[in-house]
Amino acid sequence: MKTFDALFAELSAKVTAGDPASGTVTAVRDGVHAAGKKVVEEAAESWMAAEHEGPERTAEEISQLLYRVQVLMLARGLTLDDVYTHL
Ligand SMILES: N=c1c2ncn([C@@H]3O[C@H](COP(=O)(O)OP(=O)(O)OP(=O)(O)O)[C@@H](O)[C@H]3O)c2ncn1[C@@H]1O[C@H](COP(=O)(O)O)[C@@H](O)[C@H]1O
Repeated sequence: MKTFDALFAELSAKVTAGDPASGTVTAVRDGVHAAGKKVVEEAAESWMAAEHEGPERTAEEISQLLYRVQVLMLARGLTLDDVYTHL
């Protein structure tokens, strides 16, 4: 099972390598504005799923939200430590 840290390491490597098959590379190249909009979209879908759908659907939406947060971090040049220092 993939963890938040493991996913970030995977995505960072793909971005550094410029992997042409990676949707993440494209998403990061699209920039902070587009990445931020996806975070808001998945946050709203997570909220709606939590209110109106089952736990499995909610977990799926939250996984997409976590992914989109990582894309935003990469687009903005942030590391996990940059964020964890505030936890
Ligand atoms: N966890 C994710 C992940 N979650 C979402 N997505 C992308 O986001 C898309 C879904 O977003 P949409 O806005 O289309 O979703 P939606 O219309 O809101 O759909 P629902 O929320 O209704 O399901 C998917 O088709 C993927 O392109 C993800 N893409 C990649 N990952 C992880 O990132 C890794 C690297 O991916 P690549 O960079 O593509 O190699 C993968 O192995 C996965 O582990």
